[in-house]
Amino acid sequence: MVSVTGNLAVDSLSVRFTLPDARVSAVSDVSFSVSPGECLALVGESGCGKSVLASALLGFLPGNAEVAGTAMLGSLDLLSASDQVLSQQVRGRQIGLVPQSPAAHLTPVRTARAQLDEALRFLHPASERPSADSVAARAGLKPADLDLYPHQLSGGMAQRVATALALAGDPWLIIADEPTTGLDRALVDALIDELRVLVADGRAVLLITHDLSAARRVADRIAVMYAGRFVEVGPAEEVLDAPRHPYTRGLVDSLPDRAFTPIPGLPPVLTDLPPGCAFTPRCDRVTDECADRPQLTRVNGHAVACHQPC
Ligand SMILES: Nc1ncnc2c1ncn2[C@@H]1O[C@H](COP(=O)(O)OP(=O)(O)OP(=O)(O)O)[C@@H](O)[C@H]1O
Ligand code: NI
Repeated sequence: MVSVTGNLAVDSLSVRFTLPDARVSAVSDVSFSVSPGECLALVGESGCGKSVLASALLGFLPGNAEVAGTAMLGSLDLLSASDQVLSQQVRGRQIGLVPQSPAAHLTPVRTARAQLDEALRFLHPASERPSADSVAARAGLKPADLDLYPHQLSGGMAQRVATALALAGDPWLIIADEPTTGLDRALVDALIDELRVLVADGRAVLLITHDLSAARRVADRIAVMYAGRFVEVGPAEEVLDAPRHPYTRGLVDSLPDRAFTPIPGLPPVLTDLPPGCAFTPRCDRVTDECADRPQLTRVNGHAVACHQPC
């Protein structure tokens, strides 16, 4: 087991972007916590705010973003912490990020080993520094793999190098943003096993994914996000086997091994959200009540924001 001390408690997190002619409500009033030894999966269609949420926690938002709420890592609020504190105390050391499109985050002219060595030098004093090979092994890489340049890495290998970089500082929380995208089935299986080992070791994983079957295989809990809000949160099996929000039911029914019926319509534009439930235009259970936004209401650890839950 790794020695972990963390706990992340996010309360009422909202992120807005100001554009010259509009405001984008990318994340609205999101609350959750993650503890060592558990995996929380964040699922939802493209553009619902998953990556923005991850960026907010690590202070990676652009200058036109406005953030509200708190994200407490112990006694430190990540949302108000300075870039210096985030860089010296949080990024890589407490929270490791495996970014969406990892290949784009690797420096093209340097080998994977050079990049991992640099991260290890930054994150550990010489006397306590693990070897690059040992960190790479935890991400499923062989020593020879580290001697490749980014353009020589397949999608799966780039994913593993990004995972090794995220693990370099021995963080207790790993945020993996769409890690299964573009991987074939065998690589997805291997990645899932690696994520499970991280959780079994006592780390926490925040898994951001479109892939409900991957979420089912690793996550303890699932949070379903729609138009920047959490609409359902609960134990993974309950959320997937007995979804209560019509949107979650739609996601489950669109899986190839289920009804294979896509949800009609498209997600809303986040500049122009209705005051009531944002899923109304795509929902088959709408009533007059839906003009008022439903609160996320918890019953026995399973929360849903819907006036007419399934
Ligand atoms: N810098 C920015 N300025 C304005 N809008 C932004 C900015 N960054 C992201 N957005 C918008 O915020 C919304 C959420 O984006 P985000 O990348 O979090 O989606 P996502 O759920 O991660 O989607 P995907 O599954 O495609 O990765 C989108 O509508 C996106 O266009
Ligand atoms: Ni994303």
